[in-house]
Amino acid sequence: MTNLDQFKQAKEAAQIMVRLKDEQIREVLTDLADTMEARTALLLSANKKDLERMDESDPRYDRLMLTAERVEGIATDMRAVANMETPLGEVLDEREMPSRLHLKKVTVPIGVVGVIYEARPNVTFDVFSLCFKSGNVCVLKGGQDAWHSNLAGVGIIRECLASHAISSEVVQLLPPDREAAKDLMQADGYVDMLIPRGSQGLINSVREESKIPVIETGAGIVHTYFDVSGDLEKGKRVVFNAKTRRPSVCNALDCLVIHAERLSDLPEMLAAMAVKDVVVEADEMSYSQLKGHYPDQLLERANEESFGTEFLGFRMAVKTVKSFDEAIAHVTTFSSKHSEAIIAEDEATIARYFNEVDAAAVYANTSTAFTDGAQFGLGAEIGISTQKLHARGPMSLKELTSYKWLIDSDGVTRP
Ligand SMILES: NC(=O)C1=CN([C@@H]2O[C@H](COP(=O)(O)OP(=O)(O)OC[C@H]3O[C@@H](n4cnc5c(N)ncnc54)[C@H](OP(=O)(O)O)[C@@H]3O)[C@@H](O)[C@H]2O)C=CC1
Ligand SMILES: N[C@@H](CCC(=O)OP(=O)(O)O)C(=O)O
Repeated sequence: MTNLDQFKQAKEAAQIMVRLKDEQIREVLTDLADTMEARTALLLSANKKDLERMDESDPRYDRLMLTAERVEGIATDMRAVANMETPLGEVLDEREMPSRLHLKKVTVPIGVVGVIYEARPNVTFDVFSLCFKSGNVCVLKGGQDAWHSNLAGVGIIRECLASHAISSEVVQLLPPDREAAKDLMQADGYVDMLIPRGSQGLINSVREESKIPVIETGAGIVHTYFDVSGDLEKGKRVVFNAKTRRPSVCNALDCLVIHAERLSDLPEMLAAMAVKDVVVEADEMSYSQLKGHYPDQLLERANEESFGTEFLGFRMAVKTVKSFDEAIAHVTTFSSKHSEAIIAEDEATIARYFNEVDAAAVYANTSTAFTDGAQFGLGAEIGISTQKLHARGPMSLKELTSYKWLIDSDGVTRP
């Protein structure tokens, strides 16, 4: 079967999706959550084949890894999506016109949603469950590094669909190669929206080549600013979590921005980082403060590459600023508009940061690791948009819908 054949199947399958009732969708997703947990061994076995092909030192290794706990987490998110209120059929507007037209604006599925995504097995299930719940067909093009995991995952999904007498054509898995990605970008007339999840290279390629409307999910170049009014204990907890919880994900901390008047607190704030062998690329003022107080082998002088870089592993930059305004200027210059945080006790300062920092998620005294659909109570996420039109930040069911106008009358004609 060619990629085009799959696109044609997907378009035809959209008609199946619009006829499904939410009760049926809930049953399928709940059953799928149970089934994937029952098939944990199969999923882990497939994932092991992928892991064996990636060096453990690769910063993307942890992201590729499935564990029984993570399978359980995926199933939990799937049940949450299953039990959410349907995003379809919501009346956004209703009006009676002088012309005696009765109009209703109601939410409907996008139709066929294509996703090009990173080597992260949970995404296969998250994308399917969100698309299925919102009445969309999904066309998946996952990372080649996760091929065995994705193949096993889609196999389980299709097995579950068949047991509910639903065509497996509502989920399409493309070959894990760049040709499939390129074909997907050209599948206008078959695929209604394309969501690329990945590096700037992917985003640029899709932006330049896609004939399909795109929602851009960009890399995360993430800052946390420790203000002169910051609480050190909160700063220690938040900065450590944002950097080390899962350093390869897009919401992980890349650069700590610290007010010069609080530099004396820097060694204590970063002490726990040394335990995780976090390499610090420090600017001149912070380097002088850390020298002798942070392991030499983990301390480097920042260079022009240090700021505006997304560090996928246990590495971060430190920038010293002499004022709040300088902090805002630095974050504004280097942010990828994904997630930004401030550690401060002064309410007015926090309010200014919330107002002046332009990002999808802006935090006060909180770890940026929370930029996640499930953490935001959205069930799961199909990606984190770093653009502003249609969708921004963690995207879930609402962002997978469009709307149509329904108009009726008693035979009214236009004069
Ligand atoms: N905001 C968000 O929701 C997300 C952000 N990210 C960010 O992206 C960073 C990089 O992740 P990474 O896994 O390296 O992403 P990559 O961009 O390397 O890979 C993501 C997917 O895109 C494909 N791809 C990459 N470049 C191209 C291209 N030029 N043309 C066509 N397809 C392409 C890959 O295929 P192949 O497997 O063949 O390389 C893969 O399927 C992450 O660290 C994270 O910061 C990642 C995911 C989600
Ligand atoms: N919301 C996700 C991060 C988004 C995402 O998938 O990005 P990435 O892990 O870089 O592929 C999480 O909190 O793990």
